[in-house]
Amino acid sequence: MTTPPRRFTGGTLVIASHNKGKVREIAALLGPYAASFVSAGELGLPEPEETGTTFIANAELKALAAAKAGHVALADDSGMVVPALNGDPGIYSARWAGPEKDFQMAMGKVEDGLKGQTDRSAWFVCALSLAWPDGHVETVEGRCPGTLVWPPRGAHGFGYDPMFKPDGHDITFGEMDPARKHEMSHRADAFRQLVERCFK
Ligand SMILES: O=c1nc[nH]c2c1ncn2[C@H]1C[C@H](O)[C@@H](COP(=O)(O)OP(=O)(O)OP(=O)(O)O)O1
Ligand SMILES: [Mg+2]
Repeated sequence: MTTPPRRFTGGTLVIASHNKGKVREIAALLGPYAASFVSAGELGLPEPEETGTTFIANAELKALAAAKAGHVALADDSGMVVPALNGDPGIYSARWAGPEKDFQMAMGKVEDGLKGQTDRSAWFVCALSLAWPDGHVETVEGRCPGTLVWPPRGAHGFGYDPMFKPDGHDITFGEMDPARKHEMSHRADAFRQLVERCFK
């Protein structure tokens, strides 16, 4: 017998992220399901060290750390996996941009690594974890496959979006209207699963 997933029954939801681009996307995706939310940054919650070795482990530790403040918390751990770089930057996607969060530089590092490689495929991963103050967690993982282009194109989105062209499309996430990114992104894929599990 498997236990059924725990559901979110209302109240304030904490978005356990310090990344403004992500908080904006999560708020848009979550709009219909949670009446009020507040970000970890707004609450002044500390940014836990991401010591996990998987997206799921890091999403869970961020959600559990935020839920200690007393509200259900939702964390997102995400990144871009590049097979030709042996899976990098992967869970280190934020760290590749350094303390200045310089994604021009991080994208340049990815492109340097691809020199002489023919495989320019990549995929984004998004692990979403919903944690309760009693330590219960529900976690899902979404994906979005694509190809890396150079030079980067477009000013929408955040992070590696300007160099990522999702499969089946001719424009990058950086060039794409946010509403369209939300129809096909790794974050949207994970959200669909989480909504099915915990918000219906
Ligand atoms: O849709 C995306 N479009 C472009 N780049 C993306 C996306 N999704 C994740 N990424 C890259 C950049 C981000 O900085 C990193 C996540 O790292 P990750 O540790 O999960 O987030 P973070 O440190 O920026 O904020 P926080 O941990 O407070 O939620 O992967
Ligand atoms: Mg982080």
